[in-house]
Amino acid sequence: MSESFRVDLRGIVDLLSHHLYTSPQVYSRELLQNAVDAITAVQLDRPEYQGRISITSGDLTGDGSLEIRDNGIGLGERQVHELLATIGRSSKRDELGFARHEFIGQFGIGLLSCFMVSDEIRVSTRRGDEPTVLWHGRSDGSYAVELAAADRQRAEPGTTVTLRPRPGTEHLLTRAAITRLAGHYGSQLPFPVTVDGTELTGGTAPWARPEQESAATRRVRLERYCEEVFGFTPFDVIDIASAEAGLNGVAFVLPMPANPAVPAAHRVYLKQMLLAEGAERLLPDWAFFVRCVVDTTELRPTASREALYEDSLLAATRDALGDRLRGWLLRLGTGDPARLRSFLRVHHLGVKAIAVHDDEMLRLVEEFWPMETNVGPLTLAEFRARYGLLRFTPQLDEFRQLAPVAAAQGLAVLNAGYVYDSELIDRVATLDRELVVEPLRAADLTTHLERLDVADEGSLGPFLATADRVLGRLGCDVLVRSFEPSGLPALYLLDEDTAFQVDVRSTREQVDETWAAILGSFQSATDPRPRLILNHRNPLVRQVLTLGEPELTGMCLEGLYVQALLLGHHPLRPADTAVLNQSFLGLIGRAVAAGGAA
Ligand SMILES: Nc1ncnc2c1ncn2[C@@H]1O[C@H](COP(=O)(O)OP(=O)(O)OP(=O)(O)O)[C@@H](O)[C@H]1O
Repeated sequence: MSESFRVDLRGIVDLLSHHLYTSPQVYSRELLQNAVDAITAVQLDRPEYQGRISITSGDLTGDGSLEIRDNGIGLGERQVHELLATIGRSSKRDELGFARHEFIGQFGIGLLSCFMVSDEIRVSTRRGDEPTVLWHGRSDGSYAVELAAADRQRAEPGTTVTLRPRPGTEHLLTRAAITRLAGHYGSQLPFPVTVDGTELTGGTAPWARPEQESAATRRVRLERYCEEVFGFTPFDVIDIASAEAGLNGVAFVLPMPANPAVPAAHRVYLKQMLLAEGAERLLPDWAFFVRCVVDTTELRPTASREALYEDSLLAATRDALGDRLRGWLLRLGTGDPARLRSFLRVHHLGVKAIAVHDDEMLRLVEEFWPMETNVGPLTLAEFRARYGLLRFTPQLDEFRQLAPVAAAQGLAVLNAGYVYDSELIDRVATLDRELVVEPLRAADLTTHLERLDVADEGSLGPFLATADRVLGRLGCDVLVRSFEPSGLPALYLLDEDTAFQVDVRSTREQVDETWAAILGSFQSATDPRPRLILNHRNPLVRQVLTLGEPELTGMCLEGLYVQALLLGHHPLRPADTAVLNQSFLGLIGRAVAAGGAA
């Protein structure tokens, strides 16, 4: 024997109100959408048909109940039984059960949202010339249907839904509340919507382009809209469209940096009714520098209506809208480079993120984005034109360390330590095989530093012995070279590999045997050490080299070592801090003693 499921309506309404809808206020959206769909159903056969939705608020009805009346297609008696009383049954699907794109609704549950504010829903409806049908549904799951008596026959086809507020929800059905809610969801509808006789519709939609409106007036209108709705004055306003999604809209470019980690939320209208204020995934992830308002006829909402359904059409729309934004950027590059530069100052991260896999964007960045170099800000294109190659440091710390010395050697170097910069340089090189790309590492720089002549080198024996003893304890090698700027006494060179090995070594000393053994497998056999390069051209260093007194020489070396660490923004280990104190106090002691003696 087969039986039918029974449905506990209270349970379903509870489920919807707690898990699907964000607030009981959405009852107004669902009622408006049903009225809009009913009018659309008439317009499918009679496109010129003038729709109308009139709402009577709880203030005017006198008993607090709210009425929403439309002149849409209405329902006959049989349809009332079938559609209003069957949860999940909708007239808006085709024979195969697919949502028909003309309508907003599709799931057959929207009307139930009214049970969040009312224990009973009354519907009076008339289809064509059929008699008016009255339906009365209650939240306990019971309903009644009757044909209306002669004095309650509707004068024209259409539907009126009446809700009587449940105690505690009266405030959602007042004139003030329904004016705000119906205005929020329905103010852009293409036919009149009134509350207690006052029309809420009639303004120009943001995506509209009235023929008589000049470009300048439209721009002012859209800027004002953006200020009101999104809270900022846009850097630029871009029209966006996708024929496939029946989408028209406007993208507003943020005048301030946006957090790329926070998904951009857009205002989406579906057939001119507000669907969601925080719709995500409408644009590609990289387009975090715009906020959009769009109207679409083809994209589908999720059952909650607060988001767009992720399908192949949404994916294609995302690509199409992304192309529009790229086009805008490219046009800015050719038509208004100064403006593109000011855009990049704010949004370079977003654009660089695209450039990593988009050649045209890469060209824009190459040509217009000034990167940090040790000879002042230069674009990649300028750097290349001037020096014939791209020489860069991949790490910010390395750049800080090497930039001044490299500049004094006549070596220009780009700082590629910021997000995406190294990847962009790699890509430029992949696209142009002729281009020489040269990472500058700490170790490379020593080859650019001049060796001393044999006589000078020979006289340094005793000094180097002291230096090895003093700085060897700190795990650092000492070299003497001659380089510019002569004002720089010493340079501490630590490249990435050496830094890693130094880290592994010091961690091994602090952990137990098991971990020490694991870390040991990362340690290289050659045991590279950082180097302190003393500058033979520096007058003070020359004096230190010939001091001849090991204790004073040691203190000077320690002082120079710590100063070089600080200049290169290297962290000080406890041993370094101890050396700083020791040399500093020692040298003061020496100076004071010398002063006293004089
Ligand atoms: N104002 C109206 N005029 C005519 N028919 C209506 C009206 N309101 C509801 N209906 C009928 O009742 C059915 C159920 O409405 P309901 O709002 O529950 O679901 P839906 O609009 O079909 O889908 P969704 O759950 O996505 O909103 C509709 O498919 C429609 O046939």
